[in-house]
Amino acid sequence: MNQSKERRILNFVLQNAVRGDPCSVMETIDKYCSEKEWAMNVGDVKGVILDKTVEEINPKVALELGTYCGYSAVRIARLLKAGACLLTVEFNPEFAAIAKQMIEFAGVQDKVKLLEGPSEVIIPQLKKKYEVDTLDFVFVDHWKDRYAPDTILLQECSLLRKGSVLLADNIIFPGAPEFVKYIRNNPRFQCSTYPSYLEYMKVQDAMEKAVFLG
Ligand SMILES: O=C(NC/C=C/[C@H]1O[C@@H](Sc2ccncc2)[C@H](O)[C@@H]1O)c1cc([N+](=O)[O-])cc(O)c1O
Ligand SMILES: [Mg+2]
Repeated sequence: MNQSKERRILNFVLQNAVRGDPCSVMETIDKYCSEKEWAMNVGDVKGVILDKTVEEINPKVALELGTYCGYSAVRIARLLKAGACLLTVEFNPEFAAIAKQMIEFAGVQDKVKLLEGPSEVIIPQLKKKYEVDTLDFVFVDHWKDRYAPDTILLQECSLLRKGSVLLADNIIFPGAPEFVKYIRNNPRFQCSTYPSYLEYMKVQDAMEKAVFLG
């Protein structure tokens, strides 16, 4: 049975990146995906917007929806201070297995908890099962039609507090129109848009930052 693209990306990292060096892992994934096979990692261009947002917030508890190969989990976790953690949610077992190895190779496994299952099941479990009080930061990068329902679910589960920050990928391409409509018309969120480019492509994309006002 031939290998998946995601398995090829992981193998390229295991063979070419420096173990325990998150930047080396990110650079190696970006090199592979810009030179060999495109993949839907947030990438090095939008990744800078993600970095700046994480550094500005300095979250103690962060959530990521859509782990994929673990690129953005490594990107976020490398910036977390001692005692801070990232919970990342992935429902595809193959991707979760690959991401787990990617996170461990990068050496950030002590800061990352990979939760396997769909967001609509995991989010309601965060308080009781995963001992979360509220979330300081949420990176939204999973199925685009889940962005809005999961933002509503986060509120219903009282996981957001005044000042919690959501950052959503792919607002332009592939786009998340229901989410954009929901969040920009919602007086409980202060929104700002960060125009950028689709990972590894000369295609316009953008990220949306939404601060929960409580
Ligand atoms: O489709 C995109 N992303 C969907 C991401 C999906 C990821 O999240 C889960 S779904 C899930 C469901 C429920 N709970 C957790 C994870 C999938 O198994 C995958 O790991 C996408 C597409 C493009 N593009 O150019 O086509 C560019 C991007 O940056 C993208 O993020
Ligand atoms: Mg994306």
